[in-house]
Amino acid sequence: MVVGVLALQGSFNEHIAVLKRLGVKGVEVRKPEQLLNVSSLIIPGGESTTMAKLAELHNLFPALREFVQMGKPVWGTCAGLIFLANKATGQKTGGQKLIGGLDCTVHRNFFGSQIQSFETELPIPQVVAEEGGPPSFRAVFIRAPAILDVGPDVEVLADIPLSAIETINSNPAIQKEEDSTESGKKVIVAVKQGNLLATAFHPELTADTRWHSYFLKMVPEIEEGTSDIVSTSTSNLSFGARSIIDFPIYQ
Ligand SMILES: NC(=O)CC[C@H](N)C(=O)O
Repeated sequence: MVVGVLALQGSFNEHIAVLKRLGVKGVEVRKPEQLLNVSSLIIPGGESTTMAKLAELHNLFPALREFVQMGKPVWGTCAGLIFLANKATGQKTGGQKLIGGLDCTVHRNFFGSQIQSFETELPIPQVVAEEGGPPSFRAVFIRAPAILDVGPDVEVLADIPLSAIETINSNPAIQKEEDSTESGKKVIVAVKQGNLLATAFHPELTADTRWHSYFLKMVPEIEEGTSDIVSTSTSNLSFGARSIIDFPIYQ
């Protein structure tokens, strides 16, 4: 079995490259029938409105929803998180279609516009408990969403104190949202709910493969066949020579 990566738009190549480094085959998924050949799915970051329009065009929504409901492992990163959420706020006029399944409300552009993108050291205790490595993860937030509230079955894997964001990202919109976040002074940026994993940031753009290894452990076929997967947690490598501005501008 191979891992499918939704390849309509966004950073699907980067996800496939990380899977390859871990010895796992990632295949591009663009058509409903291709979901029959994969055991799990990664929905990359990009632009969720565009992704939704393309998914509609390719008649992917029924198959994607069925895939989620069948309990197959699905990981949404950034726009992929928005896609998986039951409810999204801050959408473009007319809204956008979501796959749903993840019991949460997500704010589409919580951290502001493209220029308010940032990197931060994010504590990830549950992932460290499974994967080892440094206590934090160099998380890349590109015009990122955040989770405003979660249902009872959702496990929070990472959050950020709003005070910390204010110092790295002086976006007045964040102050306004503070009152409406149930988590008080923190905002949620990574969650797990059964077969679903979601991160508001982009692990596929860093050298630290712990999130990919963590996800692969949710895929039974892969866990049985590749017990030798070793995550590399050289989080300082982050972008290497690249930086956020080298990546495409998402509208
Ligand atoms: N880097 C990203 O995936 C950005 C997602 C973007 N906020 C959206 O609405 O789709």
